[in-house]
Amino acid sequence: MMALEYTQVELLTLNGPEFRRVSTAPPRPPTENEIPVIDLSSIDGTLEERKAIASKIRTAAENTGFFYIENHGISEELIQGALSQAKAFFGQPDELKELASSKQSKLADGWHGLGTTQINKSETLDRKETFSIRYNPINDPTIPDPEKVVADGKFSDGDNADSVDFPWSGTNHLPGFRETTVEFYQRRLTLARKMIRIFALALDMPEDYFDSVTTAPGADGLYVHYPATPAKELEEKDGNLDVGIGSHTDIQCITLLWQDMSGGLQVLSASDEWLDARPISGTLVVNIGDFLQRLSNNRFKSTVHRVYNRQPTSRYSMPFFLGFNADSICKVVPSCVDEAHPALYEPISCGQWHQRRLELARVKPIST
Ligand SMILES: O=C(O)CCC(=O)C(=O)O
Ligand SMILES: [Fe+2]
Repeated sequence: MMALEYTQVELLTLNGPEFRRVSTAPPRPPTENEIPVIDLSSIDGTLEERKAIASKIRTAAENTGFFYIENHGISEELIQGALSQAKAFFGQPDELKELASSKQSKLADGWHGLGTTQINKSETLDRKETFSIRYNPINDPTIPDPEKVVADGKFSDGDNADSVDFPWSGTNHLPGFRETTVEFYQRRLTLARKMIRIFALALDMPEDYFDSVTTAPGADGLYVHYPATPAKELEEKDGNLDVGIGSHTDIQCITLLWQDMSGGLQVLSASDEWLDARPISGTLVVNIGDFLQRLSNNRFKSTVHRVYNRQPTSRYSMPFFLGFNADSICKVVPSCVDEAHPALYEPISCGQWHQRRLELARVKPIST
């Protein structure tokens, strides 16, 4: 076997910028244990059944920090409906996408056009466009009277709030866009809350351990479009294609990702090699973000990943990021601390953490 060669990638991690050794070999398929497929069909069954799922998730979380879930309960019909809406949105001329532009959002929701992000400053601009919505109690199926919560001002970002019509006023010419986008968001919020209960079990805590910090969580639902790479460009640029999304870790707790069959998602293994997190139909990819790694005292891994779209056709993905309530102060989970493993991190709220991480990305650009 040929010896592997390595390069250095500069990354924004939990602890700030950091160099990481990365193999230059093309991504290889993962072994079954590196990115396992975990069956959720008994997630609504007995506690024992959930503990069995938690045990598999614990192993995956301590290893690569990435796994697939099957029988997750979100219907293929809804997923395909959401995908059609994503395609309809991105298929519009820019003037129409501008109507829902993040430039009009105080919270950076809505549309971010091509060439507006660079998640890793030591790589290229990200070759993607996105549409995103965040948590709003109006869309939370667990809140009995959401209109009232909003009217009472019990949930408000104060001066920072967007109008309740944003971004929908800019998409209402797309039939069914809001309804399907919100329904898909709701189903993923429900699934993500079930998953975080499994994560509590995986951390040897009671399953309701995180319930009080997920009542109004930071939770973002995205549509992502990675434009096609024409065959000619692939040939000309070959190894030097722009990234779809550069090497990064996710910021919050858990990510649920639907990806189409294009391929292109790569995950950095514990041995510093890129793994091809190939699409498996009927599954979602789940990975752990920095905040959960922090709360688990580094037991669960927030893993570096990136995307290249090398296809002559568009690639679409639909990630959902779950964090915790913005203001709830969270400390390292007690089961992850003992004399040999003192808490590595101070208590912090997920909102503060998210803010700090974004500021780090903005004010401390990584040198090229
Ligand atoms: O599009 C994908 O497959 C992954 C996207 C991703 O990693 C992200 O948005 O954080
Ligand atoms: Fe990501």
